[in-house]
Amino acid sequence: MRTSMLKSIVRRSSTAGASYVSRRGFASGSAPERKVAVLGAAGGIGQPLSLLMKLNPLVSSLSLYDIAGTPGVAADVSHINTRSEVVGFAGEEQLGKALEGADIVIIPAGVPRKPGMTRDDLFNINAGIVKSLCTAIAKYCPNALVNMISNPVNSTVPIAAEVFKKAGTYDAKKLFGVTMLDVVRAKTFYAGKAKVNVAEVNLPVVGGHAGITILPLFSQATPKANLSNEEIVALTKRTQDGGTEVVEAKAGKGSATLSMAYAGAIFADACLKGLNGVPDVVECAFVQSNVTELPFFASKVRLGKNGVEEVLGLGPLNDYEKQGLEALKPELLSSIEKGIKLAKEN
Ligand SMILES: NC(=O)c1ccc[n+]([C@@H]2O[C@H](COP(=O)([O-])OP(=O)(O)OC[C@H]3O[C@@H](n4cnc5c(N)ncnc54)[C@H](O)[C@@H]3O)[C@@H](O)[C@H]2O)c1
Ligand SMILES: O=C(O)C[C@H](O)C(=O)O
Repeated sequence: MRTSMLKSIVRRSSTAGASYVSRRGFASGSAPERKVAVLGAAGGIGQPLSLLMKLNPLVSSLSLYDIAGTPGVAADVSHINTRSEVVGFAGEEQLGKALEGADIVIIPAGVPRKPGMTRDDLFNINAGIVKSLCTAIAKYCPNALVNMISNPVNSTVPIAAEVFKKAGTYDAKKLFGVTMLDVVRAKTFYAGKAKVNVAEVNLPVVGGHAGITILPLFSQATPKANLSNEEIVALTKRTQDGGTEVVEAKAGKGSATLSMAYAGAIFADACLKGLNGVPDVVECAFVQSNVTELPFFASKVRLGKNGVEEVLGLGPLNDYEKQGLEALKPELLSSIEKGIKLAKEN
């Protein structure tokens, strides 16, 4: 379904926005105006993500912000003959203009890991970046949906929530940690092992976005396959270590950028569909949650006109998944609390 979505974006975009009609449920030319802002748009994720958002016919205005380098990225992307108008903004003094009127803000701003680092090692620098960007979001587009990509997601989402609470703009329905790449990976790895068509694979990944806090629920995967316990354990571990696999392969040149851009574009597309009233849009994301005793948790979420329409439960877990769930809670809680503490202190 995901691959076909991207193909359909590309196919429709090739006719310059004229044929986005039937699958989206809008009469020709009547898709609502939607502004999407990408913060960190000149980076490794930001550039391909900006390209993919330019290909999305649901976007009418694409705002590309970074501390530097965005005029070039925006000029380049703007020549693509699709619906959206593209404007680049560089430097803090242009951040307000970049955000004004945004329906969705996607944040891939911040430093990536190098081999040997955990995502938590990025906390000190990325927490400050996320805090200042969220302060600006609260001021210039308080109603926007925020798609947080910057790591450590387990802490940056709680930081964002605290910043919005302080500003009096917090709406739990509008804040998402993007965990879509875990789902993308789990689907790919499962399809390879189960020898099923990857385009048909569906499964939830719950918890958080770091190491053992990433919990793929292969017992709920469809199409069903008869995999051994050893195979499921190996698939789980590979999904949990997927980011590290890329960091090591890139050998000091950063972390996942292309697959993340794909995952970020898929998730933003789901948010846009929800905003536009398309029914039954369900994806996994790290959100404020009552599904467990933890204040934030990734699970399936139904997206709608206001963002989160419903946080869905975990469904039936087998014993291995139940163990994984209990094992992840202390680490996830401590990352959440670390984010909240930092945001409250400063
Ligand atoms: N959620 C996920 O699944 C996931 C996946 C991959 C990477 N990430 C994270 O995404 C982040 C970005 O990764 P990348 O590979 O694109 O890094 P990158 O270094 O290539 O790009 C980051 C960009 O952010 C910009 N930036 C820095 N401070 C900024 C600020 N204050 N305002 C606006 N832009 C700012 C930089 O100028 C740069 O262009 C990292 O924290 C990484 O760990 C998350
Ligand atoms: O692993 C990283 O540091 C980047 C990202 O979180 C990923 O899962 O690829």
